[in-house]
Amino acid sequence: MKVDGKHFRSVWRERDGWSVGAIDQRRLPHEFVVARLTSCEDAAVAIRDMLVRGAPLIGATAAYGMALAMREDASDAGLKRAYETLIVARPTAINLKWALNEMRAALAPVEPLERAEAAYARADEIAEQDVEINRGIASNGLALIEAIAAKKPGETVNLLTHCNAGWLATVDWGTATAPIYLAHERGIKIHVWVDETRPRNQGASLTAWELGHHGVPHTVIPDNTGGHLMQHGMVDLAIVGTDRVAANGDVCNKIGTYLKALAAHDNNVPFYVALPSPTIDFAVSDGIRDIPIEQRSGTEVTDMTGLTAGGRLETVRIVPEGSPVANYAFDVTPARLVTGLITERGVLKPDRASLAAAFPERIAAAAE
Ligand SMILES: CSC[C@@H](O)[C@@H](O)C(=O)COP(=O)(O)O
Repeated sequence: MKVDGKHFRSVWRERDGWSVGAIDQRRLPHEFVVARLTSCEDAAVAIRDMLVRGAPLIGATAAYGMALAMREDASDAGLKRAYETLIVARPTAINLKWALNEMRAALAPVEPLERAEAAYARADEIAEQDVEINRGIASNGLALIEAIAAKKPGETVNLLTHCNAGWLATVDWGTATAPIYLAHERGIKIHVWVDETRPRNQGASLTAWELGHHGVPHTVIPDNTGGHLMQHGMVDLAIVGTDRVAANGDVCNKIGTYLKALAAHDNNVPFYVALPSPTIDFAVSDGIRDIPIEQRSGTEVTDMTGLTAGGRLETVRIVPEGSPVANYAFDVTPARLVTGLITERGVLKPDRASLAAAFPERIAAAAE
């Protein structure tokens, strides 16, 4: 998608053919900085420290991390070490494990001398595949927006999204934002309510930034606003992303998603989840019981960073010294609150049978 009129992806292979470029998302929206990753350790740190974040992007970055590792040590021991270094970088987004398993399966049968080349080729494919999948999500989700637009001719379709499931969270297009960008491109009048998404503010800092750069009308709202808007008919459709979908259709996403789904349910607002198939974890049968929820540093809750009037970046404390804080990064929305799952293979019912029927090859792989 576009930044100041220029097309960017969130991660890419640099012109030198081996190092990896990525937008440093910790600096947005105030500074646009590109980081250069040159080792497996760089990739692991980029994921752990949230220089890159968002489930599909974490997966793609880990794939490039494996490729960087193969330049350093392409032996069987090197492959194992790279896998073990990257897999622990973050716990909740299943795309990390999916991408590493794909890389390991591609590299294990290859001679060590040829592994680096094979690794870059597979990592490039994983990145391209992410973009293709998101294009599929875009056209399948567009139909939902078009249906609403047809019911209110001439009026604006109001969407609500939580966190950042935009192009910055993927390689390009985004998941929740893919249908939004396509609808905008097709000239449908849309407006997006953007939840700020405390404590890291991915909505306020990232979603608002990318929608703004792409010219999509949007309004940033405090996290607690969605219910009020829904009660007053100001939201036609909610679309969120996800970090892991269980085999039963339960959806793990950024903390606060569950509350939005409850409010949507109470107000008959359709609540959709956009997901690429690598985000489905068929090995997890029950999402609420079994998806590990990342707990992050308390400083994300106690401190806030922003620009001063003088244009200086400053961090301030907003919680009394000594008050304990809790920081669960994700929650799980039960499938019963989800209207549908927008995938690259169509809009599915959020249940075991529909997921299994749409992705039979993934069921077989999970059983191996
Ligand atoms: C497309 S990823 C799903 C998102 O909605 C979301 O939860 C997310 O951005 C991931 O969280 P993050 O903690 O920023 O890595």
